Amino acid sequence: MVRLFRFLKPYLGYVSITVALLLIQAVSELSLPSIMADIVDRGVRGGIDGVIFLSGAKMAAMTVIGVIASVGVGFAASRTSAGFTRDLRQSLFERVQSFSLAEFDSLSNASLLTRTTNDVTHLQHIVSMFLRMLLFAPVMGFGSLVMAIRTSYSMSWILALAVFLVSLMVVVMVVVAMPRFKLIQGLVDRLNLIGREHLDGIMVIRAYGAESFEMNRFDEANSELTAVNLFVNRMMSALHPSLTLVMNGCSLLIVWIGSKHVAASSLEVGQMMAYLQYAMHVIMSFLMISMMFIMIPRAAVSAKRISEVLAVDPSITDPEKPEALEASAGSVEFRGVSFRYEGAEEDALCDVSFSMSPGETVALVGPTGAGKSTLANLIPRFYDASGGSVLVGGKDVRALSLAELRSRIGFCHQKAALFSGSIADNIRYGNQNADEAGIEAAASTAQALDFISELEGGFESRVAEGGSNLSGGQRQRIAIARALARNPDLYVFDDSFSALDGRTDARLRAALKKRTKSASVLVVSQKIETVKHADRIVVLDDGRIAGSGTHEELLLLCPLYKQLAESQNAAEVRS
Ligand SMILES: Nc1ncnc2c1ncn2[C@@H]1O[C@H](COP(=O)(O)OP(=O)(O)OP(=O)(O)O)[C@@H](O)[C@H]1O
Repeated sequence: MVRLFRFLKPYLGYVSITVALLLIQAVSELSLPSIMADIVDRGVRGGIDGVIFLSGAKMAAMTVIGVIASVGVGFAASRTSAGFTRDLRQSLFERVQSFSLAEFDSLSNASLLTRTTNDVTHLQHIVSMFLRMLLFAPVMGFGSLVMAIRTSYSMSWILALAVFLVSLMVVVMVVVAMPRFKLIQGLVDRLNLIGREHLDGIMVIRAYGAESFEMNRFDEANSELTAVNLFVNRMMSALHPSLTLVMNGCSLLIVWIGSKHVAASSLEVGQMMAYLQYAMHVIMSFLMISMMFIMIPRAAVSAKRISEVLAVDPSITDPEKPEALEASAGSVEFRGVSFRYEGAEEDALCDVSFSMSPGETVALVGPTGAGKSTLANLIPRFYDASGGSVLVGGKDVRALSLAELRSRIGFCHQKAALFSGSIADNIRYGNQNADEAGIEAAASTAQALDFISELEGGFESRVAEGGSNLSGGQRQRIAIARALARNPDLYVFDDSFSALDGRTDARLRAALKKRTKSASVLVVSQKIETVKHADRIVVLDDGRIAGSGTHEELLLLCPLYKQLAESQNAAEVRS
């Protein structure tokens, strides 16, 4: 938690203003009961009108000062807490941006979202509350205690009794409710995870009629969270009437014992009234301090979850002295590359070696789970190889700056992720400097021009969140155009043609060949039809290279390739 204090640094000016205003507010509030005592004892009972007017004016002035200070505290504390959380969210976002896929694998996306939203908002409330209470409560508590003892020493035991009872309530609260506080955040994570999976997989859920299963799953997580929240809130709501009971009991005792003192002329009525108010301030301040102690562990849970994200050192970073790439750097070489996912028992890639030169189209084919996407992900350093090395433009990718390396690659993912915005925006994502002609040319090569021109808004047509208003094949073509708009030295198409029909696939490959003459192209696919025209085909099986050559050579020499080709032919014949 202490580590997050650095985010308060830029707001120390506002913190100082808050502290100064809090002190003014405390002093003004502390002065009111004794002024009131003066009005009652000397003004009303003593019949001196001047005291009533003068002290009344003093009281009014102190109240106005207190109110102004309190409003100022509100402004300064809100400014500090809002700025603190904005910076914190920004830092979290930047840190998450720098994560490699390995970090995303280890910290779940749902948890990352909760940490960036719920936990940060939770801290915002706490910072704002702390700023208002941290200084105010002790100053008010201590000041009221001194003033109360000065007013009547003999009634101090009533205060001691009240403080003891409030402490008892707080201890019970800490022991019973605290473990639940820690549970809540984890349960919110789970609820978010289920919520996200539900939205992402809504079609599958409907197709399989799994609505009631999902409803139960959500209901279970929701009920668990509700139960814990209810328990905590019940505890909190029990605290309020118990506290009122203690305060009323304390007031009753003060009036009862105080009136005896008044009767014995050892205390004035006004002093008794002032004592009553100071006693209430002491109890309230003590309660505020106790609540802060309750909130600290709660805040610590959120702060720890946020610090965990900020403390993650991205495993993939720029080298200290990055090497520069040649102007054209399309060659790729895998030298004895092995890769194992964190926590996996077996290598996903084992001793993989092959290379491709500028102008060459290499296809990577293999059964599902063979390691094709894993291999493709090593080129832009989404993951780093566990053994061996990957070279781009003759340089080890780990010796290059990530920005430079990735700027040379047009990477098209298996899942064509689109962003909300226009079609042109999505294509321009690959190259911010691309002009209209460049975007149109990329769309034309990607065989997207036909369907885009049929849309009412053309390139300015809106793409819904995740591209949900487009078909799978249309999404893939826009994603391909995005990679093409970049005009890179090296293209990686990771199963990017899977949703295209045979005719479009063939036209796209022909157009690609023309456009990517000097670039190297890696096409990952399971479809023999997509890969068979490549200059070279590398067959991957269970993370190892099972064969390499042209379509014709592999049909003769690689049993796995032959098997894949025959099974797909048979499937085509059947259909
Ligand atoms: N993030 C991950 N964490 C752990 N294991 C993974 C992860 N991603 C993939 N794997 C495992 O690595 C192996 C290779 O997966 P990969 O996705 O590279 O296969 P693929 O050949 O691309 O398959 P497909 O053609 O079905 O997409 C599989 O056994 C898979 O279970």
